[in-house]
Amino acid sequence: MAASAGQSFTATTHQLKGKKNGGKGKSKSSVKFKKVPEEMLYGILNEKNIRQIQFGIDKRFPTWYGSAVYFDPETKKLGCSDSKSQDSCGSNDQYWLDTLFVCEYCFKYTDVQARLVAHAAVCPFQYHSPGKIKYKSPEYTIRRVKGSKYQLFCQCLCLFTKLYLDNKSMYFKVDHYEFYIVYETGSTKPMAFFSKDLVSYQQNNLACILTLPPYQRRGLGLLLIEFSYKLSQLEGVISGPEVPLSPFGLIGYLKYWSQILCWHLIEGDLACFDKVSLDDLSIVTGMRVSDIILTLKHLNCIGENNQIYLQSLSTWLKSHGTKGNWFRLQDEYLLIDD
Ligand SMILES: CC(=O)SCCNC(=O)CCNC(=O)[C@H](O)C(C)(C)COP(=O)(O)OP(=O)(O)OC[C@H]1O[C@@H](n2cnc3c(N)ncnc32)[C@H](O)[C@@H]1OP(=O)(O)O
Repeated sequence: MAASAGQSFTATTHQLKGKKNGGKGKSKSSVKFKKVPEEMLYGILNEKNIRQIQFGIDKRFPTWYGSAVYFDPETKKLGCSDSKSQDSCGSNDQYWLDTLFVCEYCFKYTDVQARLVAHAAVCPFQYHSPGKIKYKSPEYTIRRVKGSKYQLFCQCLCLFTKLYLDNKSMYFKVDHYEFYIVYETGSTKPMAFFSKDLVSYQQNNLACILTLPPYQRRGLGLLLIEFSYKLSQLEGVISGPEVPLSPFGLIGYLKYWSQILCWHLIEGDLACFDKVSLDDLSIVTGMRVSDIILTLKHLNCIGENNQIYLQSLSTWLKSHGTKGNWFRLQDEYLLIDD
């Protein structure tokens, strides 16, 4: 936490690790914790328990899902809260907290508006974003932030993500992940990110993706998905996202996969072939064969014996035209040297 922002601004890394067992599974730690239901350890709740987020000084938006991980499981008070500060919600109220105040630079949080205001004046990440630049176009910059180096930042980002994603478990062991975060070039406000396992036995190129609510529907999800495939193709692996996908994740991926397949089959390197196999497609796109089949079925472009109907693809393209903007990433702005 920012030392000058006051001890109670947010949970520390140590508190988060202790409370959350340092990650997944059962702890063999000698530290004793009160017994809490397992689902609480992963933040799983069936209903929303925080009504809204105040994000930075001037943005407010509702949460989508509940999460227990911000709270002490017994008192339902924010983990970092002193007992007097939290808005008391009536006992009949579903909300444990009305408004969570979150720093839009570093994702530290509090239940007291004045503390957010005080923190906003000194948050170091408003001057210097964490991590190393991996892509920089005049429009967008993507930075790689290692979980092992920026533990608290990444943990706070994961906590925040849980409020907008209910089908993934929360993991506090961020050391084994790296986070790719997109900013407007010249700005230090994170807009969207994806996490990636350092070692993925399923060869996933993306573990979890989130576009922060104020920045959704601007193409940032597709930009990051394209970037995740760029990384795995440079590693020389056929890859894809960790499953299951959320409903919005599936819509986004189907859009990206449809465009990429259309480009390769209609405009790109496979356009001159009469017959194309699923393996050919997998090699040129870096996509898994299972994702290719799912997409071609979605486009109604695949028949028995996995025959691909190019005519149907052209029809899909006419109605969902990309207006020539096939790709969002521009290779000349990539800075991937390690
Ligand atoms: C492996 C996984 O992590 S799965 C989990 C995915 N993450 C989540 O569900 C977290 C909450 N959701 C999100 O953060 C976002 O909705 C994301 C990341 C899925 C998409 O991010 P965005 O930046 O909004 O996506 P983007 O602007 O690139 O839109 C891509 C396409 O997805 C579809 N889409 C995205 N949001 C919506 C929506 N609210 N309603 C309908 N279609 C949508 C559209 O087809 C859109 O293209 P269009 O705007 O040209 O029509």
